Amino acid sequence: MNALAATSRNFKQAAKLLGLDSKLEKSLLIPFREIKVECTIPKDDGTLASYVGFRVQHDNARGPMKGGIRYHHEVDPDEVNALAQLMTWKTAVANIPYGGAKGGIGCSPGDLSISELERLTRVFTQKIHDLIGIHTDVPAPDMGTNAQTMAWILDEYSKFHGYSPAVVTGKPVDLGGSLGRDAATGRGVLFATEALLAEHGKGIAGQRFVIQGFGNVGSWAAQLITEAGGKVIAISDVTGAVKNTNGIDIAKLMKHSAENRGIKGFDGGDAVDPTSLLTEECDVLIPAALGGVINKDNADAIKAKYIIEAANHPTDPEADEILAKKGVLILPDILANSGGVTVSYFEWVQNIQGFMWDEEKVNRELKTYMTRAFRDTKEMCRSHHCDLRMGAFTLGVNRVARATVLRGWEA
Ligand SMILES: NC(=O)C1=CN([C@@H]2O[C@H](COP(=O)(O)OP(=O)(O)OC[C@H]3O[C@@H](n4cnc5c(N)ncnc54)[C@H](O)[C@@H]3O)[C@@H](O)[C@H]2O)C=CC1
Ligand SMILES: O=C(O)CCC(=O)C(=O)O
Repeated sequence: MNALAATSRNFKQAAKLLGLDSKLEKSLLIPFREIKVECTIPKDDGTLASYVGFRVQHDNARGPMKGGIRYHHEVDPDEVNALAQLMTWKTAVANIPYGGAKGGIGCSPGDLSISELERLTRVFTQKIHDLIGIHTDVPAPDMGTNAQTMAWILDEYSKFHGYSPAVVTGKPVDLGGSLGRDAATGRGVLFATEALLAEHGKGIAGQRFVIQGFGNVGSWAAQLITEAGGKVIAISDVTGAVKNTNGIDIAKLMKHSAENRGIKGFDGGDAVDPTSLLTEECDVLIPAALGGVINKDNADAIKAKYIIEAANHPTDPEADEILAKKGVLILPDILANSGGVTVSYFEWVQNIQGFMWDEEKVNRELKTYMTRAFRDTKEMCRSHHCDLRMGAFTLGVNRVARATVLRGWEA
């Protein structure tokens, strides 16, 4: 199912459970602003190349819009729209004072040189600089982008508006980035998983994990889960997949991946078919790459007892229904991966205050926010007799609806 159709379907189900007025429901669904720009850059060989960039600003009832920028060849307006909407509900679930936005450029970052990526990022920033800002819309990294991308945006934006570190988060620590932001999404995944397993009398130690994706989120999740005593038995990325039922040596895999631009060729386990990774025998499955990967075609074959959605919208609504019948518990994206945007909020607060926190404080506050978001979600599950996805959606949508009504925007 198309990402926008899937996200909107979940939203409408939550709006129904909350009994939202139909006019309010419609206004919450329609994005505040959709931006589409053409970015033309000279390539290193002197030829010109054009890319299409998007920024969808979904909602700002609770504060400045917030969300990552993705560089990927499959970026399209509907997907960016869905991801922006998810950010609105996610920041509300985390109870941080933001709305939601997302951006992307349709490109294959692995095929561009560093200087081409820099030129593309700077041209994109020139096209959108007057529509983003510290109190309007604050970008961050997502798939295919990183702290360096944020540094280029910060520098280009600052040429127009004066030095403005708080205009982006997830930037290098040397430019005012927060300690702990790099690991934050993976660390939040660990905290959320701990909270879910604890409800069933279990801990991370002794559980078998399978992870799809070994980028920022997947690699940090793998490292932190291993440190906590979990056994990561299979991992994939875009280059391949590896399995070792005794537990993969994550530090060794990190080194291999950095030196070889991916997992392929790693000798610390058996190479397996990446397409069968999601259906491997395990306790906890963590999709940490693309959207829509768990769908009606593979849901029935999934053997995990728990799915922790580190990626955004990895599970289609049809798969949700199949997995619910099988008794698989799903911790939804807008809760499970909210650690990234939560530490982005801490970074923004530090920049505005001009006062840096130590890493221990960042991680401690992150745990408090993740635990509270889990507890609030469970409370909504109890009062609306629903699963964790609807618990998180009703929590987020209700907070945004209340802010919308209080601001007098519902008419
Ligand atoms: N970076 C962040 O702070 C946050 C990221 N997310 C979500 O987490 C997911 C991953 O994001 P990042 O780790 O930041 O991206 P990244 O660009 O650092 O890493 C992406 C990983 O996915 C792998 N991948 C791509 N296509 C694949 C395929 N077909 N099969 C298996 N692996 C594949 C890549 O090889 C890479 O290892 C995305 O859905 C993103 O929206 C969610 C919240 C915050
Ligand atoms: O850190 C942020 O502001 C946003 C991260 C993001 O794009 C996401 O949570 O999906």
